Amino acid sequence: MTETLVAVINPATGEKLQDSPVLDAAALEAALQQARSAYQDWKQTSFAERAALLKAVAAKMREEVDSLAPLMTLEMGKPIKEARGEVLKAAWCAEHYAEQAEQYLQPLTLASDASHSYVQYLPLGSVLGILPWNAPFWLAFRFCAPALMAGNTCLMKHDLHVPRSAQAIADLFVQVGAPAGLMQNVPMGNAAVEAVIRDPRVQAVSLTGSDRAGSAVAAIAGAEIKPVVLELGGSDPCIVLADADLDKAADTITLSRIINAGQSCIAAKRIIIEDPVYDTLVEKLQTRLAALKLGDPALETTDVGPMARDDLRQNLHRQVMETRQAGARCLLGGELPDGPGFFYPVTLLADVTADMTAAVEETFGPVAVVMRARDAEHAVALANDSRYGLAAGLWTERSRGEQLARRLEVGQVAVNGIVKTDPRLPSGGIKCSGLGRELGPQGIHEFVNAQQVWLG
Ligand SMILES: NC(=O)c1ccc[n+]([C@@H]2O[C@H](COP(=O)([O-])OP(=O)(O)OC[C@H]3O[C@@H](n4cnc5c(N)ncnc54)[C@H](O)[C@@H]3O)[C@@H](O)[C@H]2O)c1
Ligand SMILES: O=CCCC(=O)O
Repeated sequence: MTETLVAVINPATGEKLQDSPVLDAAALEAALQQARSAYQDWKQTSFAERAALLKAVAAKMREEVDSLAPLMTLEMGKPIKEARGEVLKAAWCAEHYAEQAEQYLQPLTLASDASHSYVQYLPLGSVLGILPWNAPFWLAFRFCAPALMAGNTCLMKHDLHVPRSAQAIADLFVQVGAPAGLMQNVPMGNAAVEAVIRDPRVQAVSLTGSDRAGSAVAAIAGAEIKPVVLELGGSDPCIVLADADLDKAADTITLSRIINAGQSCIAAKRIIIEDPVYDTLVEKLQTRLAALKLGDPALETTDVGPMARDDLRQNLHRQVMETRQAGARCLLGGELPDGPGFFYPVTLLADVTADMTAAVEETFGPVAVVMRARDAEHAVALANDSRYGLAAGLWTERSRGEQLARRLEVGQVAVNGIVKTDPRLPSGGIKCSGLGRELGPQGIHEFVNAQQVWLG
């Protein structure tokens, strides 16, 4: 296999850490074979046996959090306090599915002309998980924990910019004595992915990443008639109406927008404020955003680290410049800093309109984009005026929030709180934000054969 190696760069310093390794053809073939062989035994294990393994992995993660978290800080610049939280959340996901999978996959009795008819949920085989760099541990576990508990085996093609995190995830399974081939790290370039999806030993695909990658991968999976789950990008609206608690909204929106230096799929990316409270809330946001500490992600005091790569930073800056040129007001940041690393200042763009770049495209960085809505109707129209449909925030009186949620074209809505992911609740998008769901009971139902049984 001919591959161009990806250079892994410490985003806080710009220094090269290593070239990212990829499997050669023989190693990839061995991994596919091992995943298939492991499946023959794993599919016959009980829920209790699977749960014991997942719990052991979770315990190991909790024990090793201080050595695992810095891997993300080094490879993609996640502030250390967030990185630790991510490892613990990944452990929670493993524990959640260990405890709930049996109940989530209980056979379902359905009345018919049979003496007894029901649906049972059987594993499919080996599932390929294609993952991005922005939450290396969490996204890996929300893919693999339900798939493994359902009796599948996993092949993890992680982003090549986070090779140490990816290997550490696979090593956790080896360290707790998982069967060989159960959960494997299969580093490969994008060009090699097609053959793996088409391989008869792979039964399903899950991709978290951009809509461009999702479309390419889904086309191949579709051609092979293999199920696919797509967790893609978003330009999430956060609507704040005049009756909202503005201080609480400002605190929450600030946190939502700057987590992981703004590189989160479900960050509040378009902040849509009703006219009567527009100026007040913009001022509150400006005060909070200006107080954030940008700097070395290895320090406990850092709120916002660098962006993961320079090309991502340059693209964000293009979006900011185009939006300013189109008439938005830049109230904070907006200038590319000198110096080492891929830092981008916390930026606040006000008076953004629906046709401007920062409203049309996903902004994946610490840039808060504020839009003015005449009233609630206009706010809903602005929120839905996007090719994306991942999640949304709503700040207003609770029952009004529930009514408005039904009109938002997204897969998840938080009323008077932060949009977040939680192992207990399904997440996923509509429109260009994806297909299917991860997490909660819905997540584990994506990679099973819902087999109907009819008894005479
Ligand atoms: N919806 C969610 O839950 C969620 C979670 C995290 C990130 N994301 C999205 O991911 C994006 C950020 O990640 P990115 O830009 O690095 O994503 P990306 O699409 O470039 O890469 C994601 C993964 O897909 C692989 N990939 C890319 N093109 C491919 C192709 N043609 N064939 C096979 N594999 C391919 C990459 O190597 C990587 O492993 C953002 O849009 C973000 O919103 C979504
Ligand atoms: O980027 C998306 C991942 C964020 C999350 O699941 O919390």
